[in-house]
Amino acid sequence: MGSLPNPTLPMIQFSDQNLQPDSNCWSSTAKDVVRALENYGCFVAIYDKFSLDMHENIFRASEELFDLPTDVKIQNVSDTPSHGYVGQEPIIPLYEGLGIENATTREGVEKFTNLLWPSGNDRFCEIALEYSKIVAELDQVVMRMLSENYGIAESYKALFGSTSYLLRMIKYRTAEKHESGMGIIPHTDKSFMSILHQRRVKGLEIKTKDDSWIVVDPLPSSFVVMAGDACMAWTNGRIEPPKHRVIMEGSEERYSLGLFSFIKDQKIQVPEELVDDDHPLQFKPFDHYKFIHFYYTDEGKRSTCPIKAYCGV
Ligand SMILES: O=C(O)CCC(=O)C(=O)O
Ligand SMILES: [Fe+2]
Repeated sequence: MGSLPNPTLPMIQFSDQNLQPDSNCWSSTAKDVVRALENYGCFVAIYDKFSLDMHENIFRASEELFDLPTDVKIQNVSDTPSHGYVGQEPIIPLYEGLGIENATTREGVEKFTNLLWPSGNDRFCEIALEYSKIVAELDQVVMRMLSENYGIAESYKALFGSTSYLLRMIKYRTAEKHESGMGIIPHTDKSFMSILHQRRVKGLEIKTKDDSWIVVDPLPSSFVVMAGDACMAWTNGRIEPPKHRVIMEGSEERYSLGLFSFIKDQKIQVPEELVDDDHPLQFKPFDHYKFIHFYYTDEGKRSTCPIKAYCGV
């Protein structure tokens, strides 16, 4: 008996052709995006605009960052839980992450760079800013495709002006003999959308609706575009964020990156176009950052679906 092939995620290419909003390609790609998000909560984007040079530069910059002493890295604190330095956590001992808030703005990246390298590091600053901007463009294309397809482009336009991006650089050390290889425990993201990118060492796994885990292969031009909890509320439950985890195997440490979108200074509410007799309202308007704070309370951590617990109708 032959074994079944390993399941894979839908793969969608983003090239010069389908990035033109009025082209036929744009609308067929948009349909693929919506279908993938509805079925899997995520997909693999092959992003032609992202070069191998950028891939190598950003991961070299990340290595340089993690090579700094821990007492320097822990200075990266944030008012928002998990947006600053996270490391040496007993339940995820292999994991270390550093968040750069407002990563698509020069002020955001400069503030982070100057904190970590008081005598400056222009190269890091330029590379992190370039990376965040180019990956944020992919997020904006996906969001535009999604919102046009659902007939809620106006609602997205209103949110777009309030979107802020967090770039998180992540390193997983290898597991010692007595440790499990759990790099990050199964979770859904608290973001609106997340775009994940990995170097060489695989480890990211995504749970499907039929409860199997898909391993995502690392490729220099591929990104996982994934819905977060806030997107589920905005789409009135049409798109569900997928559970995902990282399993560390082998003898090589793993570097990955996440660009996460969040909505600031404006409540997220379900557009009225997505509410009707067949789709009754499921979520009340909510503040995205207050939701993140809620998630880190005992009640938030205990709940099986934090966004429903926070603002479900
Ligand atoms: O390291 C990865 O590939 C995934 C990281 C992740 O899931 C997260 O930061 O929320
Ligand atoms: Fe995640």
